[in-house]
Amino acid sequence: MAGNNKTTLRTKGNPRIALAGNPNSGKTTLFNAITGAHHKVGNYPGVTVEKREGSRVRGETSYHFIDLPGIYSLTAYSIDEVVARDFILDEKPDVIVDVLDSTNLERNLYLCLQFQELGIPVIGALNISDEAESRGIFIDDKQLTLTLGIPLIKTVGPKGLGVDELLDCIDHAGEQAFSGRRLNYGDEIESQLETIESAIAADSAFAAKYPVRWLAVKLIEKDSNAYERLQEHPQAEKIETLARDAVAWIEKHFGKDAEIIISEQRYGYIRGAVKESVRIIREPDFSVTEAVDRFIMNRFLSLPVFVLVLWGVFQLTFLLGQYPMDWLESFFGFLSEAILNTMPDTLLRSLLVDGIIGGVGGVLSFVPLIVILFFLLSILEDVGYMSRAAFATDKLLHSFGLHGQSIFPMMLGFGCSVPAIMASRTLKSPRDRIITILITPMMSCGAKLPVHVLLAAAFFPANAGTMVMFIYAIGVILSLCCAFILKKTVLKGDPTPFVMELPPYRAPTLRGILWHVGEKTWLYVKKAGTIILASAILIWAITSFPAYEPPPGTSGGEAEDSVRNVEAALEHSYAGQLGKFIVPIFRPMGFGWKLAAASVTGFAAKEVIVSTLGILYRVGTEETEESEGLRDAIRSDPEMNPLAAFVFMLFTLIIPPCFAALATVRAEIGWKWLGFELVFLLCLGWLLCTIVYQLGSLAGLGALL
Ligand SMILES: Nc1nc2c(ncn2[C@@H]2O[C@H](COP(=O)(O)OP(=O)(O)OP(=O)(O)O)[C@@H](O)[C@H]2O)c(=O)[nH]1
Ligand SMILES: [Mg+2]
Repeated sequence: MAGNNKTTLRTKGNPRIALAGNPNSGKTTLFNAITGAHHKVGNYPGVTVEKREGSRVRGETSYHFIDLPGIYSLTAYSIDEVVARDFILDEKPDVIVDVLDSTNLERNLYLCLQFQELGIPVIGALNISDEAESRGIFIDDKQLTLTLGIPLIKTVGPKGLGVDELLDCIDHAGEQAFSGRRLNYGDEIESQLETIESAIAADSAFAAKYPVRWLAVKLIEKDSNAYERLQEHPQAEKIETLARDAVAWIEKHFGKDAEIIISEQRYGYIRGAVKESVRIIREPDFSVTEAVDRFIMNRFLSLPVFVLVLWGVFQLTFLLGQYPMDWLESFFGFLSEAILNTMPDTLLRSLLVDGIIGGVGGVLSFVPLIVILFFLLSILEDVGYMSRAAFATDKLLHSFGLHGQSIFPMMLGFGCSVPAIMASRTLKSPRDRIITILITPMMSCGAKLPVHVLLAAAFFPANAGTMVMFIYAIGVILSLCCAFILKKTVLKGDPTPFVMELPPYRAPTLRGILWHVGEKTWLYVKKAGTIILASAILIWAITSFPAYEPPPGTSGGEAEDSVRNVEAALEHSYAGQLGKFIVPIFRPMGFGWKLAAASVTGFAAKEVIVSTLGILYRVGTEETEESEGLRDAIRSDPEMNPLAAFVFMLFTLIIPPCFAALATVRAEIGWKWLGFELVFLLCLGWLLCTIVYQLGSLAGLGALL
């Protein structure tokens, strides 16, 4: 057992240290401070949903740290909790650093007691100690160390305070005796535990694999996973009978559920320990969190406030993004013109201007918008608004058969579907989780935003912002309706109850936000320089070949002839032929062949839609009016009208997300659901868009809008 091992970790090579603890206690912040990583931190429970690894070298020791998702107990319900529990049980780290939220010590120590039953050295990091102190909570760490029998270090994650002491402590973790310091559940329960423990310990191979004490307690707690693990024991049946008899005896004796008795014993012990070592020097005079929550968490106001917050985020994105976006557009316009004026009319010039600048430049112009959107969404996450949003929308989501927690993936979906889909791991019911994953792509992501902005600006210049917001709102309403339908048909079941803590409001850490936004922007730019560049070149090539010979007498230089020739050349090209081949499927939605082609190329990544439109509408513009904007070019397409533009935005919103998001859907819920999602979204997109276009045309909206 670890307690008998007197070698220090420094001599043991590369120790593996798990950072575990309650959700939102600051594990990732501490992990980042120790290892220099920049993983996502947020002020709500469930930010980390998979384990992350990193290392720190000090002297000759390389410390291998593992940041785990937050858990309240070693009995796991949701997938992120299972990840944390399984890592601790199956991979057996050398040390567990239990990251404790000092402002919530009683609840956090509940898990700590369970860690102590594992026979692995435990160190407590009294994190968020700054906030505790400013709230007048003083923790006597020396006294608490004596009571709990584990070393405790005060830390402040964002400032990296206490990290060195923590590493020193890890060095000496192997020197302590742990077997004796465990909670005594009282004579009656202990005698039952003893019988079970000795029966489990009879098989030494099994006992080496699973901590005997922990398993015995979990069997009394009726943890189904513990019973599953017990099946590996050669005497599983006998021990299971022993455990069930013990549970029956305890429940009869105490007149309560065995799990409740165990948790009461733990809390009783914790209360005693906290009473001895925590002093609340003064009540805080004024709590910002309470004052703000009294207003925005008001029963009547919370939902309108939520809508207002989201509306504010998008309005601010457009308002602030407009200027730099225009500058970038002008810059690319200038660049095209410079090339047109200096280079001879060759294929290379066409590739540069029409293919690369028209395709990639169009996508890059939207970078400011993406930066601002991610920045604002990150602030909401960091300030602590996400949990409030979950409360505000809980009732509404419930009426659509969704779980209150589904709001996290949905809101993250406004940024990028990939992390949003992963975030649904925190949902406990598999059904709720599958539904949430299936509807998340309908939340319009950052990559779809450029498409909406482009078309809204081209066809609804007076109300572009409102139009984009309208599309976002349709995404939300559609996803709720789809959740409702799924819940009533393929995924029947009642929503599980919703319990969540509200973290205090915290000032966002600018460094963290900038890093996160910088990373997302870099990914966007990188995508523009790789996938989008490659597809732009490909699309340019299929729009430029085979070469087109204008009929004699029409190449005299007349502007009208020239436009006609360019159009004819496009239609003659492979892209044109392909577009015309597939256009019958898209016609009912009001799309011409160019929109049809852009919809298809958008399958890989939504940004490609903008670059395809950029190429299809820019090809040859140098021969007509000088550097006509893409917006104007689309608007002057005789096949386009405002209704078709609106339907195209709707179609982009609904059709399956990019390959990366689809791969995440597959990884999370498998091929079957991926297939379902693809068919579902394609059929829904086509049907709905056809209905809207046909009805809109009947009502004469095409011309009116
Ligand atoms: N004041 C203060 N805030 C902290 C401290 N450590 C973390 N935080 C904040 O607490 C919040 C949660 O931090 P995370 O590191 O994401 O917490 P986590 O334990 O990894 O959370 P999950 O991954 O959701 O389980 C963030 O807003 C952090 O900025 C601390 O020592 N002091
Ligand atoms: Mg985390």
